[in-house]
Amino acid sequence: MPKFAVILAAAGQSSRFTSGRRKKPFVELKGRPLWVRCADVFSSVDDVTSIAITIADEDIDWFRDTFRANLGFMNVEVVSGGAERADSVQNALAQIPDDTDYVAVHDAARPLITKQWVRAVFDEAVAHGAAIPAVPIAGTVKKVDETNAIEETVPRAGLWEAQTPQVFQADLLRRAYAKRGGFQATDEAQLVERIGHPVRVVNSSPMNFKITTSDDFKMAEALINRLPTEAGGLGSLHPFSDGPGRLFD
Ligand SMILES: Nc1ccn([C@@H]2O[C@H](COP(=O)(O)OP(=O)(O)OP(=O)(O)O)[C@@H](O)[C@H]2O)c(=O)n1
Ligand SMILES: C[C@](O)(CO)[C@H](O)COP(=O)(O)O
Repeated sequence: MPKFAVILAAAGQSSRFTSGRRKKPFVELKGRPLWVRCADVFSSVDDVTSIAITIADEDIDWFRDTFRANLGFMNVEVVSGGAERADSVQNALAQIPDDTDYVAVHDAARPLITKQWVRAVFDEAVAHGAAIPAVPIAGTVKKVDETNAIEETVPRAGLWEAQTPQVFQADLLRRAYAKRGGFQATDEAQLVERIGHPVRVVNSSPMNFKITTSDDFKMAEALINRLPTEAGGLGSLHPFSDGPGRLFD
């Protein structure tokens, strides 16, 4: 069975998230912090053999103290974050176990990920070396200038929004990061694309959205609170199938 190392990215500043005093990975969604929800899902996947989480330097002591029990129970390593997301992931990548076959990078700010969705992306990565979940852009896309005037309507055909977990053969991701230089990629796939390796897209669900603003958090709360039980709710959805409607059948 291949060994998967998981990197949870949680070292951002949450500057676009304005509710409360905590940074978003540490905020509780129905009683459980976002990062714990993510780590729980990955630790329930059989072939996950290590989990690391990136934490901003100024939060590391507080994080270790506050979440000592969760870290110990799920055997999660804490890694110092960097200025940008790619810097954080690069730090964590340098510390994954040598015998890792695949690396999965997940935003701690995507708490609605499920075991089934993880499995679908893992399987695609094993088949093709590199895979990410993504959703086709559904709306009409406008390019807008700084005065809020529309410059053009961008054809949406072929445009997809990338999500996480993004999963790669470990050596492939190491090579991609080795060639990164100072380039600030906003996801791993971009770095792998840059070294010429194809990345497969798994048709995902809009429910695996990233909590960026406080409104996103309210949407996550609304979804979670509609579920009869969490174990039989989100977790029981077929991966990447019917979108949000399926939740309320
Ligand atoms: N230097 C950074 C920046 C981001 N992240 C993590 O990457 C994920 C996706 O990033 P984003 O949603 O942009 O988070 P922030 O950078 O915190 O958001 P903002 O830009 O609003 O400050 C988050 O879980 C965030 O904690 C990270 O580990 N290290
Ligand atoms: C990695 C990512 O979640 C893919 O959608 C995203 O690019 C990171 O978020 P950011 O807000 O662009 O930093």
